Amino acid sequence: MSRARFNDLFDQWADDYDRTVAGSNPEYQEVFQGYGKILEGVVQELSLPPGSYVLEIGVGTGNLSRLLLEAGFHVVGVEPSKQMRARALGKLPDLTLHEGDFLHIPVPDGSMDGVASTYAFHHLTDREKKEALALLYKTVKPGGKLVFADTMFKDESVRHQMQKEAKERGFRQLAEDLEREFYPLLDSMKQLFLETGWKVRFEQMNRYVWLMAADK
Ligand SMILES: C[S@@+](CC[C@H](N)C(=O)[O-])C[C@H]1O[C@@H](n2cnc3c(N)ncnc32)[C@H](O)[C@@H]1O
Repeated sequence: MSRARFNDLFDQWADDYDRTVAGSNPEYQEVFQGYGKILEGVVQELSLPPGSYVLEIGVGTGNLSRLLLEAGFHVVGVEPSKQMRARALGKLPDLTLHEGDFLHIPVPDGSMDGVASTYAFHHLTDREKKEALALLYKTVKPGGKLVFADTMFKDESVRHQMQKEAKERGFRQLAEDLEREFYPLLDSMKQLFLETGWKVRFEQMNRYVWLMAADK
C-alpha cells in the first residue's frame, strides 16, 4: 500500500518545504523552477467555474489548495503526512483536509468536477498509478477533469541524462531521489491514462515537470 511509503520523509521535510520550493536548496532549484506558474497552470487547465468541487491529492503545505480556494472552488484535500497536513491547516484553517492518499480517497464516486495534484503522483509505482487513475475516473462526474503536474521524462535517454547530470553536479540527494522514486516516461504515462479511459494531453513546464490535463 502506498499510504506510508514516504511519510517519514515528508513529515521531516514539512517545516522546510516552502523554502525548498522557493529555491533554497540548489539541488532542487530546477525541479521547482516556475513553481508558482506551474500551480497557476493547473488551476487554469481545470477550466471549471467557481463553485465546482475539486479534489486535491497530496496537498503538502497547501500552496495549490490556496489557489484552488481563491478560484472559488469547494476543495477537498487529501494528504498522508501528518506534519504536512498541520502545515497546510496552519496556513488555510478552513481547508477541508483528510488523511488519505491516491488509493484511499474519502469522497463518493461521481461527486467531483475535477481532480488536481502537483509534485505527488511519482510516489506511486506504475501499477498504483493505473489503479489511482481508474479510481479517479470513477470519482469525477461525466465530463470531469484531471490536471496533474509532476516530474516525468520524455524517454529513457532523458531520464538517464538527468541522473548522470545530478551525479556530476554533486547533487547526491537529487540523484538518490531520481533513482528511488517512480518517475515515469511520457509514453508509459500516456498508456496508463488511455487504458483507464481518460483523454489526455501533456505539456512540458520545466526540465523536470510536465503538466497532464485529462478529460473523462
Ligand atoms: C513534493 S510534495 C508536493 C506538495 C504539494 N502538492 C506541492 O505541489 O507543493 C509531495 C506530497 O505528496 C504526498 N504524498 C506522498 N505519497 C503520497 C501518496 N501515495 N498519495 C498522496 N500523496 C502522497 C507527500 O506527503 C507530500 O505532501
